This record gives sequence, C-alpha cells and structure tokens, in this order.
Amino acid sequence: MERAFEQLRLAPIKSVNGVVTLPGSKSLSNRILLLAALCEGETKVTNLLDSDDIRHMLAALAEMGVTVSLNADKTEALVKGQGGRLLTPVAPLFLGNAGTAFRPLTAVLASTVGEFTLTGEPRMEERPIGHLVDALIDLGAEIEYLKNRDYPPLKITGKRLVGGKVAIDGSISSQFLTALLMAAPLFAGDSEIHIKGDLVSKPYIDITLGVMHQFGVQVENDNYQVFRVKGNQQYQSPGEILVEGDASSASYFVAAAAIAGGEIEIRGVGKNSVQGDIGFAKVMEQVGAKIDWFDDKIVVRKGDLNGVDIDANAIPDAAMTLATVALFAKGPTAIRNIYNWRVKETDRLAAMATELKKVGATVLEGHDFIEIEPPQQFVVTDIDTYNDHRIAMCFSMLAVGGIEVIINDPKCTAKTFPTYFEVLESISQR
Ligand SMILES: O=C(O)C1=C[C@@H](OP(=O)(O)O)[C@@H](O)[C@H](O)C1
Ligand SMILES: C=C(OP(=O)(O)O)C(=O)O
Repeated sequence: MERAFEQLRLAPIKSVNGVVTLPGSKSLSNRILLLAALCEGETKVTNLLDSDDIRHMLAALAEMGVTVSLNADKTEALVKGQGGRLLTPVAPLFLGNAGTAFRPLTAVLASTVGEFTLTGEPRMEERPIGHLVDALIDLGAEIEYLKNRDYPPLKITGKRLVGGKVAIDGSISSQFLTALLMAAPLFAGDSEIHIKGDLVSKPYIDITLGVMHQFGVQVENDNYQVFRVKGNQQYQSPGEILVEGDASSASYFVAAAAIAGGEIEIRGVGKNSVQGDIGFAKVMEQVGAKIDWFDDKIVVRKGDLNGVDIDANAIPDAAMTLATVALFAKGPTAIRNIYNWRVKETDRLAAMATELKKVGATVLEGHDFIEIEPPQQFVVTDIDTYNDHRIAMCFSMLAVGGIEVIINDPKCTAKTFPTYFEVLESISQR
C-alpha cells in the first residue's frame, strides 16, 4: 500500500524539558509475543509496543490460530499459548520490513509441522537471510527461495527438526542466531550451535537468552562462540511479563537533552537495562552529556559536546543517533564497525552520508564506517528518509540544535515509534 507522502517542518527548538515515558522495546515485544504464542499457558504482556513491526508479528500469529486479546491502546496483550502447535495459514504471512518477525518466524516455522509462505515489503526482499536458511537446511529444514537465492520471500515446509551440531554465520545479523536459538528447544534432540565469522550486534543475543530464560529455557553460552540448547522442551509461560522501554527510542531523547539544554527524564530504561542500546547513553557521557542513572529511568542534561571515535558494532541502531549529534559536537566524530547498516531498512551508511552532506557536514563514508565533521555553516533543507524510521528520528536533532528542518515522510517512524514527533513536540520549547 502506498503511503501518502507528507512533509513535516520542524522549527528551531530552544530547549527540551519534561518527562518521556518510553514505548515498549521492539526487540523484546516481538520475542515475547512469539514465545508466549509457542508456550503452554496464558501470558499477560504489559507495556507492549504498538507499532508496525509488532502489528506484523501479531497478524502472523493470528493467521496461525493464536488468540491474542489486546487492550484499547494495544499496550497490553493476553496471549493464549498453543503449546507449539500452529495452524497452516491460508494466505502468505506478510511481515512488512520487520526483521524481528521475519527471522525468528523463519526458524520456528521451519521446525513446526505445516506449510508457510513468508513475504514482506520490497526492502525485505533485499535484506539477506541466506545465513539463517543455510543453517536450517543443514539441520534438515525444507525452505525454498521464491524469488532470489538468499533473500525473502520464502516457502517453508515445516517439520520437526532433530537438532544436532550446526554452524551459523554471525557476521551480517545477530537475528539469524537469535532465530535459531529460539527454535532450538522445539527440535526433537539437543543442538550445538557454532558461530562462523565475527558475531555482530552481540547484546541482542543477551536479549534473546534473557527472554528464553523468562519462558523457562536455559541456553549454555560458551563465550558467544558455541551455544548448547536441549531439545524436546516446551516453553513455559511466566504468567505476566513487562516489556522494558525501548532503549533505541531513548537515544533520540538522550541526544536531544544533550544538544538543546533543559532536562529530560526518560522513564522505562535504567542502569540495569537488558538492552545493549542503553550503551548509547554511556557513549553520550563520553561526548559530554550529563546523565543521572536510576533503576528504571535516566535524567539527561546538556554538556559541552565533543566528537568521539567509537566502535559501534554493539549498538548499531542507537549509533545512528550519534551521526546527527556529531553535527553539534566540537571536532570530528567517527562511527566504526557498522557494515551491517547497509542491510537494514535502507543502506544506512549511504543514506546517512547523503543527508549529512546536504545539511553542510563534511562526511567520509567507508565500507564499514562513517566520519563526520560538523558544518561550518548549516544548510536549511529537507531530509529524505528512505522509509527508514531512524533516519527520520535522527534528523529531528537539527531542530533540537536550533536549525529548521523539513522531514520527508515523517510517518515512516511507524515501524517502531508512531508517536515520535508528538512526543518530541511535547517536550520542546521554542
Ligand atoms: O534482534 C533484534 O531485536 C535486533 C537486532 C539488530 O539487528 P542485527 O543483528 O541485524 O544487527 C538490530 O539492528 C535490530 O533493530 C533489532
Ligand atoms: C534494523 C532495524 O530493524 P529490524 O528489526 O527490521 O532489523 C531497526 O529497527 O533499526
């Protein structure tokens, strides 16, 4: 479906003040929904994210006979676990551009009896999945590429896999390992998963292991190189489970307070967050932000901002925010080891470089890094967002830094944060 193309003009913002309560984490919401659907028993999920990525997971589960009751604002769900049994859907499962739906469902459905076709938006057809499919095929799965080898859409003839020893390439996306780990307890026998290549986005594996643990499954993790999972297990409902606030979404408010001045209290993540992207706030302390840390919130104020040179492999999503913070820091900023920006919602390295140059920055785009020097003089312009929620949200930092900006297609934030611009408005003073 074509979305009407809109533009949003953001006038310069003088300061930001107030409280932001974060929507639930995308990564946690989709993992929890899937395990709640697979487990035995009913699960009440609170602070669920209501966004496109979650909607796609919910729709897929409904197609496969899972009953989920949502409250009025869709932030609470009661999921009736199916004990591992899923119905063969009558139509293809359309998963939009949601990696956290597409990859885990591929592995779980490959090991569930039935016929499943998984499709997505055009960009999903350009996002690789070969490393996951290779590992599943090595385990005996039947998966067919319906268009191009190594890319969605897929046709899966699911059957109970026996498990065993398998290697998976971790160098492009951690979601492949996440998917395999989540499916492994459903296999008939035990499995031993070996990582090929350097595992990227490692903290997301901790999120996966944490959620599996909450649903009663332990995984033996040998230094993120070998994972051992017992087969023939049933996930068990934790009864009630709270989705932590989204740490990647927090990055925009951390950055806003650091750039604009004022004070923002960000509720929903804190010093013990299970999400790696909380690490962005630590990077921002290095940049110069003043942050107070609490158990379930952080409070952020402005400081003197200086460019940094960081390896951002562990925080690929939040690190995008640093690229626009760089516009307001003294000296250059380098963000390294982020090759997989190129295979996400868009080629994020190319897109970021293009848009940063448009506003006047000097940018070096490498194969797996970006270096940014702040503009001598800002150019007021419109920003193309490439159907990438994070580009839209990142470039709102221009207004926060006192530069008028026009965001093209602002509704693309619906992937993870449909109300982003309203929340930003609610804390902005002009
Ligand atoms: O597992 C997850 O929830 C995610 C893992 C990351 O992807 P990669 O492992 O592909 O880097 C991240 O970028 C994505 O937004 C969410
Ligand atoms: C990369 C992202 O999404 P996905 O879960 O589709 O990979 C993202 O949200 O930045």
